[in-house]
Amino acid sequence: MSETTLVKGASLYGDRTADLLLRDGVIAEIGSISTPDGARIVDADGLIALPGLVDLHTHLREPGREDAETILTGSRAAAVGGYTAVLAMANTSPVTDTAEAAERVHDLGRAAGLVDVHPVGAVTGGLGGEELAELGLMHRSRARVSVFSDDGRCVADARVMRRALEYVKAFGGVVSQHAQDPSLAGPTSCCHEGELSGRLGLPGWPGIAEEVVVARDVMLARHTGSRVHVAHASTAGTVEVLRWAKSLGIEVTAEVTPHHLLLTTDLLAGYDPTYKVNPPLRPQEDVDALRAALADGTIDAVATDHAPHARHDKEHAFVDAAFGMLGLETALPVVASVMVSSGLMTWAEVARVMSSTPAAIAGLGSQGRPLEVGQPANLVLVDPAATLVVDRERSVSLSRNNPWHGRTLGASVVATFLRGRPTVLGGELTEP
Ligand SMILES: NC(=O)N[C@@H](CC(=O)O)C(=O)O
Repeated sequence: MSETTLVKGASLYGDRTADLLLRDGVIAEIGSISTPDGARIVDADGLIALPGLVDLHTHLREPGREDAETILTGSRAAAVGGYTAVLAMANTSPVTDTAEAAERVHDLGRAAGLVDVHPVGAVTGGLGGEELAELGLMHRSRARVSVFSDDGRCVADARVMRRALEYVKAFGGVVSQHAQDPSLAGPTSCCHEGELSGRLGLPGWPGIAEEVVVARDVMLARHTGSRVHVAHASTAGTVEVLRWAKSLGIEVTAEVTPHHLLLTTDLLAGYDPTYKVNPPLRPQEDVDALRAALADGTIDAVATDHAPHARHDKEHAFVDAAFGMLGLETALPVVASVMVSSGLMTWAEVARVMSSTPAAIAGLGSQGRPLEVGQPANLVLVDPAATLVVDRERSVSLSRNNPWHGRTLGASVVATFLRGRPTVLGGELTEP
């Protein structure tokens, strides 16, 4: 059934104001438009229209940990956050390391129908770090996997990383690396290594453990002529390596999470496991470098690393609690607060780092498209003047490990459209 919606008076990218007619899944008209018969009207006075957001880094937990999140509940969280596509990480149980596993995630995403769910394929079988997974078969499957990652673990072996880069080059894929040298930051390392980790008695996770892997990987990307993507960049040193590699024309892209743009390591002083995340929260100097790098394009994208965890995995002594925090529902408000309100970025630049560039990195042809006539009607309406006090109990995610609980953030997502169909209106899901 064809749906027609007239979005009245939206400010496109925070700039000129126009009506948008969404029909048959595309933006059919932009301008001053009189209401067609039977059309739904969405009053967008004072709202900003951006292309639907694209998240390069989401953990949806299905299959295996449906007590923390499912593809359906994670899709709901994504839609509420203004997303129209997410990349679902491979560290599920079983791991997404075969064509069948990738197709299952893809099909469950389709069935949920709220965002496009694109499975990320594992680089190595079982995330074991040794044997390459079925990269080509996953790419040729119905799921069309183009992004590969062992996220949660680093592809630490340089030979394996080299082979993976060579392999994905053949079909234009990309390897997204969780950069953590295991000999410098092991599985128990859980706090930025520095004065605070010493005082708290927590095992340190030094920035250099990330930087040495990023430096190695950009050299491997140069050597192979292939594409590497740096997941959740967290240090000023990583920014320096990226800047240098890009100046040489090496094919490297990078993402930063909303939490690494705003939260700092001193939050760990209370041992609250909500703030335990991998890579760890860093000092203010790193946060400042990440903000500047996002603003100047050295870091290409914002990705949530939405990492839901059940209470019984998170509510433990700090060293024993699971790594990860929720991100999908709050990413845009955080970026608005940190980058837009401060004057570091315009809304058009937010669209670049949260929609068009991530879509391009992942090779998603129909997402992240500009708001133009004939383009797929994937878009989000944002109220830039809203302030929102985050309440973890109001989340549509199954989990509650929300580091923003009680904080006031600027801007809120009012509506999300996936191929012209509203998934969110008035800030609420259209389907319960
Ligand atoms: N980013 C996180 O803190 N957690 C991730 C994986 C990881 O440990 O990187 C998760 O899957 O929970």
